[in-house]
Amino acid sequence: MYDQAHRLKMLVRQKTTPGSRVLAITSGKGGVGKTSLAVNLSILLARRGRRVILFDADLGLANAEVLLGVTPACTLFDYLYRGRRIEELISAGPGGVKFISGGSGVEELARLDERGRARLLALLPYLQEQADFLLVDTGAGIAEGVLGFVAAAEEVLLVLTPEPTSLTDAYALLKVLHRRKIHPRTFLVVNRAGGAKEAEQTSLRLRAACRRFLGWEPTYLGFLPEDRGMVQAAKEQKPLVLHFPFSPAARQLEKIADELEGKRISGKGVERFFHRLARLFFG
Ligand SMILES: Nc1ncnc2c1ncn2[C@@H]1O[C@H](COP(=O)(O)OP(=O)(O)OP(=O)(O)O)[C@@H](O)[C@H]1O
Repeated sequence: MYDQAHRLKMLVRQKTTPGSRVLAITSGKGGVGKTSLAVNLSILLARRGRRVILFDADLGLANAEVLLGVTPACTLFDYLYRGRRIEELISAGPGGVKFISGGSGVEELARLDERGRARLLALLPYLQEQADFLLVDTGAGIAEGVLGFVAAAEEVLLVLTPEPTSLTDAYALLKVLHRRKIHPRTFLVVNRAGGAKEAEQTSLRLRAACRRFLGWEPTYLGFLPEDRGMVQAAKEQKPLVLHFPFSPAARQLEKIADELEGKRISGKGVERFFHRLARLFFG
């Protein structure tokens, strides 16, 4: 165990790409638009010249690859245990985005054997070299698999909708993180809002509850309006920002990408993400 941790430290010291950021995109409740945000944001960041890798760590359905319209040659599981190469693990998506399908490999992270750990660690230098942004599309809710990724990421985009159940579940997720003393930099994105006002009110409600009961609050980042283009684009397996770049939701996505780019952080995201994943998943 010590050897693994030591090797990891050495690896991360060898090379650190300045500016690498890891964002976990998560939600309290399922179906609120997490994957739609992850896919479209990836493309917008890539368009701005950022090297983006989108990692689908959602154990449920592999929605990100459907929305991106890519067919990965293999999943994280195949890479970890079936000897597939890094080049096979990383698929090329639209707009220059690179894509990693977690598949059942995500579940395996909690019980990796020596070989699996070594394979996971071997990914780190590649990601450090190749990614300015690693976007992790997590599952929804407070299952351990989800919390692990949220806890490991330096920044979190928490997606919610104005629906009361979504708000309650988002609060439940933040409460669990707070109890575990996990405080990543957390940004709120309100999806499927009737407009800016409704989105701000939704965010205010959640932030007020956090301030009052947790003594801490996330930052409001932006919103996406309810947009039929989103459903249409999904049906055609084309990301909204490529298919309907001037639609209302695509315009707001541009603003969210601007906001995110404006928020500079330490730039050790990938390195820290791996350190924390290693600690959380294998001690
Ligand atoms: N702003 C929007 N306007 C209209 N429809 C939307 C919007 N955002 C997402 N949708 C639709 O909502 C559905 C769920 O979106 P998505 O798959 O992104 O959610 P999710 O949170 O990733 O779901 P899961 O929890 O299953 O992973 C999709 O059909 C998507 O097209």
